[in-house]
Amino acid sequence: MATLVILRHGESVANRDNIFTGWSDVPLTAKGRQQAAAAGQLVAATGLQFGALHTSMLQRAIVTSNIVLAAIDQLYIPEYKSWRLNERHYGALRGQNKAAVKARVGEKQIKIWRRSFKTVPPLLDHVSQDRRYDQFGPHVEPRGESLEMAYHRLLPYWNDQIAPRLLDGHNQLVVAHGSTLRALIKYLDHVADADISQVEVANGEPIRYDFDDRLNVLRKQTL
Ligand SMILES: O=C(O)[C@H](O)COP(=O)(O)O
Repeated sequence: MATLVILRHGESVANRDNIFTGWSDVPLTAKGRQQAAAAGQLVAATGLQFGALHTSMLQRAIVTSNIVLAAIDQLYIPEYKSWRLNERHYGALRGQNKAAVKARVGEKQIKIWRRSFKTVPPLLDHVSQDRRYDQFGPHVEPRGESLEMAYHRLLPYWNDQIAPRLLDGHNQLVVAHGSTLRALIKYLDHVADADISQVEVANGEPIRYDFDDRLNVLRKQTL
């Protein structure tokens, strides 16, 4: 039996300013750092010892994870960063103000772009060619993703890097993003495609999953 704790990063400057973010690499606000520290205290109170930390290649998640590891006095554990844990890529919506887009396209359309499983947002004309992804080959950076596409690029990471460690009995900590964690919750909780639009993950709110030795969920709890 092992435990997984998942955590969305603290408030970013884009969250504060209501901007579509996705793979844009934006920093935490002061409030976001406080949320990360508070989340760290909640995780510390569990007394859990983690075998590894998994996070994305985006600073809002990386910095949150550093703050949490310091709070739980486990800065020494292995830390893995993967583009597969990056936020869902918001395509051509990224950088745009959500309220302004809503005023332009209407509430129904923006809800579909933000919360449906299968709808792909308007795509970028070209990939950004961010050099941090060069080492993984040319097809890693998308021009935009549906939640379904993010789900399918996340799952290999779960299967190869997280699930085996849990099956070996080692607790795992995942610090990632709203939509990649919604995708993981969809997988773990068997949420139907149509129902995933109801699932929200708040900044800095740790969620704990306890598993049996075959990785069935025994208990889920928001800390
Ligand atoms: O990428 C973003 O803009 C946020 O991290 C998540 O935004 P959403 O709640 O609009 O999907």
